[in-house]
Amino acid sequence: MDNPDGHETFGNNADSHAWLPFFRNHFRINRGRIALLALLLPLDVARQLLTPEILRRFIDAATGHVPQSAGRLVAVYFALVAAGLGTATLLTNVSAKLAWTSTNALRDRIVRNILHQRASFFHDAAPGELVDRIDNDTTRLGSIMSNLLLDLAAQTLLAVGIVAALFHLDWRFGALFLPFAATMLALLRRQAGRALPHIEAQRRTEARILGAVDEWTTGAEDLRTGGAVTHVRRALWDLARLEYRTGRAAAAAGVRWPATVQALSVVSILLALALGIWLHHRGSATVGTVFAALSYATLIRFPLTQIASRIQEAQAAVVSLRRVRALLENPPDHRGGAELAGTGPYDLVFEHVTFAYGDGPRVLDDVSFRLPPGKTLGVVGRTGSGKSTLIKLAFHHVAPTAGQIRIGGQDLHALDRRALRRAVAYVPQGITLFTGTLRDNLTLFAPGHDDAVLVAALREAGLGPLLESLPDGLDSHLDAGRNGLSVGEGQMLNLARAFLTEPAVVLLDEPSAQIDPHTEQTLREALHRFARGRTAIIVSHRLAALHHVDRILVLENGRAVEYGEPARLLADADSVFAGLVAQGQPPA
Ligand SMILES: Nc1ncnc2c1ncn2[C@@H]1O[C@H](COP(=O)(O)OP(=O)(O)OP(=O)(O)O)[C@@H](O)[C@H]1O
Repeated sequence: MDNPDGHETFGNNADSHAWLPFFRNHFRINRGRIALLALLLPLDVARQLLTPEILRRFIDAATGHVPQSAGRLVAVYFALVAAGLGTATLLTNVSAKLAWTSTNALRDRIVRNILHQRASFFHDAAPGELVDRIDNDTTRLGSIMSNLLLDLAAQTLLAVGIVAALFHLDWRFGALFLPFAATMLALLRRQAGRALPHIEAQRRTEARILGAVDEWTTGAEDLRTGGAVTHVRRALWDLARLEYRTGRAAAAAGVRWPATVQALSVVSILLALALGIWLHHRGSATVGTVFAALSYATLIRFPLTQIASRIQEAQAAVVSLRRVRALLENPPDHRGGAELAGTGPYDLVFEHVTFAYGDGPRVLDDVSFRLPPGKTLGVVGRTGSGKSTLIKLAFHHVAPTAGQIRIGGQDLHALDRRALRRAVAYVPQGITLFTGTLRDNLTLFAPGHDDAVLVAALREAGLGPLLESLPDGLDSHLDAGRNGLSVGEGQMLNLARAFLTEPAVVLLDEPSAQIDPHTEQTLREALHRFARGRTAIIVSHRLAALHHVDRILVLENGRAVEYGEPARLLADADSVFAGLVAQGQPPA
């Protein structure tokens, strides 16, 4: 469908095709309910078309124009009203169930796809946008799929039926209304798509508000203590104003068509009345016929406005469709790649690895080293020198901009992601707690772990005292929010998660930064035991944490300035590492 703004509309080819997979899936999972709707809707259309005809016969019987039993007609009329109530209830229930099923099926697909995205995907997605897509967009699509096609078909049938009934009453009524309906449809084609850019702008603003509210509630305490409440309120007002402006533009663009239909409909009713009176005076139409013609003239507005609003909903849903489609088409993290050969230990090779976040500056610049199998590498360097990024690259959390990373001789990028996750354990600086028990948070909801093994992992990670203090032990409930664990306990739980797995490669990012010196000492021994026989990288500002490492990598502004055995680096008094040790610890 052409559109003056050059935007795609519900009717154009690109988006029509885009709808197909959604509708196919919708029809597949809702076959029975759709068949029921396909049966009920034409019955309801027939009922609506019959009602003015019954009233016509009743009036003509009552005014003596046609000899017929008025009592029987009244009975038929009430039967139609009752049938109308029954079908309306059934239609509402079936449609609601359809929308619910389709929305949830779509939501499930999106959540599955999102959970398999690369980390860079989450960096790129605007805050709030994902929530908006999972929640609002799927609801819109589910609702549109549940009633769009059938309702459009039913309303078109009703509009055609009304024009046919008018022809049946008197060809002159039909001749009057046919151009009216045609004009309406022509206007409908012109208007479709006009509201689309405004609706898109409105959705973007809504997503921004969701993102901002999420950010503010998460950082409420910092904002309050930092005295930023006024700033937040001002920002909220700015966003609210923007939402009002975009919403108003979308509403204004969307209201034009129904308003035009209403206005034309009033004109057509007046014309039908004038034609009816004229025909009656000439003796060509009974009072009942004039009444029926007026009823149909009033009724035709309903299917036309319904068609208009359905098309408008479809337009709004085109925006949702594009966003959901973009999400579903975003390829998931690499699957089906090569399996990791053997069981390890593996060597880990960085070969001329360069990395930048998006269009930003280089965070790692031409970094090369080979960590032999079963050895532990300690990474040191100033804040912001790229240590955590190096760990993320080794986990394939982010991919190198240039260069290659190999594990056991295999390109990390070509490996099946699940195989990689099984072989490599990554312990990040912070922990994400999920609403659930301590057991859930330790096993990440994986069933089948023996309690004794879980308790041993917690004890090994230094969480024995915490476990003993919790009334329900492993079944104690932890909150995803701030009532979970202390930052240090979170770090220890992170380690316990890693201890539970049997990875060939271990990547530890500041594993003990938030832990008191006494506990850290115990933990260091546990980490040493854990890393034995595995290939490991430990990032730490504390030299003590790097006591047992076999190799040291010194990063400066993203460049590997030193790499080698600690003893060899220390032997060179001019080495950066020797300087750090002389200072007591790597610079923070
Ligand atoms: N998600 C990100 N998006 C954009 N830039 C980032 C991102 N994460 C880190 N950076 C930038 O990359 C650079 C290196 O960060 P990285 O976290 O790797 O340093 P680091 O050496 O581990 O620092 P620290 O010692 O503070 O943990 C920093 O300048 C940082 O601003």
